[in-house]
Amino acid sequence: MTLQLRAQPLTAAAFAPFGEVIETERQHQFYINDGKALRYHDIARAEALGDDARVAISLVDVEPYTLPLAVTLMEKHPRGSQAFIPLDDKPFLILVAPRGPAPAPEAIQAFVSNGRQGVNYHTDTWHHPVVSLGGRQRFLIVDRVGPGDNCDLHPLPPGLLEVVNH
Ligand SMILES: NC(=O)N[C@@H](O)C(=O)O
Ligand code: NI
Repeated sequence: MTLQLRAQPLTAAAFAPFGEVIETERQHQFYINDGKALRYHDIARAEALGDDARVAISLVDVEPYTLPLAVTLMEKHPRGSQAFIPLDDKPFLILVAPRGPAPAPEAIQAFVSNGRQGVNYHTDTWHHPVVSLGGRQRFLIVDRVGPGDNCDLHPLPPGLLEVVNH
């Protein structure tokens, strides 16, 4: 029997246990550059743990996924945070579970970004690899680079869990 997961709209409050939502709503904002620009300040915290680690900015070009999405892998980064910011205004799916031991399927929560919201996963938060919906999409990534393994994988058997809507 496959457990079916329905994605909920991404909100800062619901996502708070897992990280920050990168969006313009409800932020500390102020004008800069003689009033020509509005800065949404200090929205999320990037973390890079360990000697010789640093925060890096990357891009990724993601092929579209279709629903239902069979969930066969969750991962986490014990040495740093990881942010995905969509660049092509398309929705994307976010699956997360709390820090700690490998998540039970029931502990996994699904959210969908409206395409103008990014996410910053806190260090060591379980998540699914980035899933673009509604077409191929580029994302800005802000995460840790440095020595040591920074990706713990947790495979799930096929047929256990799927996301059915967004
Ligand atoms: N490794 C990488 O760049 N991406 C994954 O960690 C992911 O969360 O998609
Ligand atoms: Ni990741």
